[in-house]
Amino acid sequence: MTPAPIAVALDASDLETAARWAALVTPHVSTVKVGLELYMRYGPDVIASVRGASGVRVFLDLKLHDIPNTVAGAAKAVARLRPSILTVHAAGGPAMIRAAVESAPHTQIAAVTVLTSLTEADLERIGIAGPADDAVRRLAALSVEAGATALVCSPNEVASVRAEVGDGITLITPGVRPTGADTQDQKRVATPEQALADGADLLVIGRPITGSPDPGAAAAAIAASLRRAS
Ligand SMILES: O=c1ccn([C@@H]2O[C@H](COP(=O)(O)O)[C@@H](O)[C@H]2O)c(=O)[nH]1
Repeated sequence: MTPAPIAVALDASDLETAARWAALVTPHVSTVKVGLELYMRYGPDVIASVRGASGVRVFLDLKLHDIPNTVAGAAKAVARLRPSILTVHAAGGPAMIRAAVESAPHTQIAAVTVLTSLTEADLERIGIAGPADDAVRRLAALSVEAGATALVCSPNEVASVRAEVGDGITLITPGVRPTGADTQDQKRVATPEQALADGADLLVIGRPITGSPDPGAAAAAIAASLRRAS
């Protein structure tokens, strides 16, 4: 069976747990995601540990955000680990995004538009007035112009981002919660089925899977529900 288009966020505080989760979910999902917590604690070794023998795709979610020269150096440094996807913040601007794209030619650069944990009230407080959708579309367009071939947005904006950037760009949505699941710190959320129906290519799902007593079964259940819905 083809693995579901899900990246499981391995946000564990220790490497053994992350590697165990990765082994349990990889029969069911296409990708595992390494974020700041694991990478800051264990550095580059974490990639090989979670990739394991299965060779699953690894998404390195470092959300780089600095001046272009610094991001170029960081992207080049991690490119040798051959992650499938590396994130940068779209708000770093076009020159920074282009620097990442040019420094990691074998890795897909995904630009994070507006974090899924932010509400429109939060955005207003940081000086971004108006609907989240407008800011997300603006950042999406500039990121693609700068060479990003993937974008991160919430499932609430994925349909309008798809309309803005067309079919050739990979749309990745965190902020995904099965019906009835706790939304925790996520603010702009939708179900896996809705996110996929609205045009997402890859769903990032962490705690609804890793917080389950059986992460493998939780991943398999979401994958089965996506297959039924499609
Ligand atoms: O806008 C964003 C960008 C990245 N993330 C990351 O996705 C996962 C979500 O985990 P859950 O447990 O499913 O909430 C996490 O690693 C974030 O760092 C995001 O949530 N929103």
